[in-house]
Amino acid sequence: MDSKSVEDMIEASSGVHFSGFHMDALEMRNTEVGQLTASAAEEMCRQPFVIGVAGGAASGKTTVCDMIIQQLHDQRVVLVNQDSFYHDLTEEELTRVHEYNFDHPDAFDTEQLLCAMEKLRHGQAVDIPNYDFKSYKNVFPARRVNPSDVIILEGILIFHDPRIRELMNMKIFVDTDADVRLARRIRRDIVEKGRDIATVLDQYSKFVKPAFDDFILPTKKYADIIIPRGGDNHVAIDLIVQHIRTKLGQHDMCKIYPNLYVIQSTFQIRGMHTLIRDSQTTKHDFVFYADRLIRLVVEHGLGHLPFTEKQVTTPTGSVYTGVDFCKRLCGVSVIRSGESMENALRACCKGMKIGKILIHREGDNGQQLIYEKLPQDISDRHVLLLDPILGTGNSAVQAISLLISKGVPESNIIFLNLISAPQGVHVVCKRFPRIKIVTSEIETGLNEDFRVIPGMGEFGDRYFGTDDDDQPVLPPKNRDTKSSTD
Ligand SMILES: Nc1ncnc2c1ncn2[C@@H]1O[C@H](COP(=O)(O)OP(=O)(O)O)[C@@H](O)[C@H]1O
Ligand SMILES: Nc1ccn([C@@H]2O[C@H](COP(=O)(O)O)[C@@H](O)[C@H]2O)c(=O)n1
Ligand SMILES: [Mg+2]
Repeated sequence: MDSKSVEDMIEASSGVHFSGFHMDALEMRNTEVGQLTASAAEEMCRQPFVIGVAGGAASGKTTVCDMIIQQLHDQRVVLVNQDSFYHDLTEEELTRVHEYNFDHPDAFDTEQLLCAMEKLRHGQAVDIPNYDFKSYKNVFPARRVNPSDVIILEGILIFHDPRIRELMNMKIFVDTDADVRLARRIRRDIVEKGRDIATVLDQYSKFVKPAFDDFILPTKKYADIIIPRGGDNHVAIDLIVQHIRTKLGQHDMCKIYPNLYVIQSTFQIRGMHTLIRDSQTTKHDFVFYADRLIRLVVEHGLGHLPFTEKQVTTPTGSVYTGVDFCKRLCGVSVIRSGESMENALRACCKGMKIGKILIHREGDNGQQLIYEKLPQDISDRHVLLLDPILGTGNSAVQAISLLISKGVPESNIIFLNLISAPQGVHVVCKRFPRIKIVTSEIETGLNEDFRVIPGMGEFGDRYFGTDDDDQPVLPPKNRDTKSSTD
């Protein structure tokens, strides 16, 4: 396997700030083409989105984090405060607490913070210390934090250590004027920490302000986003939340394979998948929901075709500037299950030419091309290759190789399917980096029989009603409620 190209892809993906996906290059190198292990595939999906929020003390970091968490209400989010990792003070330090610099990087146990983050990123729960600002000590019990989709790391010096910065997918700096920060700090330290004004001002001039200038402000350059006015800046917070949602919606596989497109998941799409994957679903419902999903994939695939600008005059006499569809295209279905996708393509593109390929599977790896009927001028066309399931990728490689041997440029091929196993995506994208794959869900992997899991069984048999089993007998309740129009 050409490990360099895979590493390059990983490099490229993390370089554009998606270090949230971090399959070790070594692990990838040891993994032969087509044998991406199920655990590696699962690992990909588990990586959380890590956001760092830095800024001066009392700039509004915690307030901004709370607002982000509130708006991401339907995601699993955890907040980790750098404050929790303050070193306990020794008895000697406690006697001279006013001489202690809580704003210096050395005041924090950064190794412990890194260790907790590593665990969370790898799906393990951690106990985060519970720091008490009054006694200057960790007090029990620690806070149990479970792994989540989003981790927000907040603290004055959270961008100081490069190892912590590297964990972050997004870095935010809350930028609030020094006088506002001081005013808020005075109020907070008196009300919440029970301190007097003289002590607060003394600490500020001795430690807080110099540390801000020497250690915190210099880290502003690492930020991707700088929020002036903190929690008052609703526009910035809305944009950040929107961006996080987009990144969470995007499947991690798309971050390594830029030519893989997974259609945006909605509850409707999840619902259709639930039905067609359910072994108890009747043939009628299977066909109905499979057709709906296929139509969505086909429409998405057509969106990747080139277009030319076109102006038309509307019945009101106004000019509408739009686009003209690409005319030189055709479909090619992989017999037999790919034929289930032909109607959707014909419904979208009037008079569409559709070729066919039959590939016979010999054992688990051997593939033999048995039959082909393709348009004569296929080399001049963009090709929509139709096959509902991408499993090992072996049939897809055969089909794409045939199209290329007929003169179709690799970049003119769009492979449409309903579900893709990571192994198949890896094989196809590695061999044909310029084709596009459009799918509606990425699977967990392949089982020992090279079948896609969780999968949906033999698609062709279920769609064309040629499976051996009789139609399932549904319990009365289901019989009443399950219908193609519900
Ligand atoms: N936009 C704001 N307007 C008024 N008070 C604020 C605002 N943002 C934060 N505060 C108050 O200022 C203090 C510090 O805010 P906080 O979010 O805890 O800052 P940080 O976490 O950066 O120290 C808190 O008492 C908070 O209630
Ligand atoms: N025992 C302590 C520990 C820390 N501080 C101050 O807290 C500030 C950091 O917390 P933010 O919520 O403002 O980020 C920092 O400026 C420390 O000086 C403290 O006063 N006492
Ligand atoms: Mg705070």
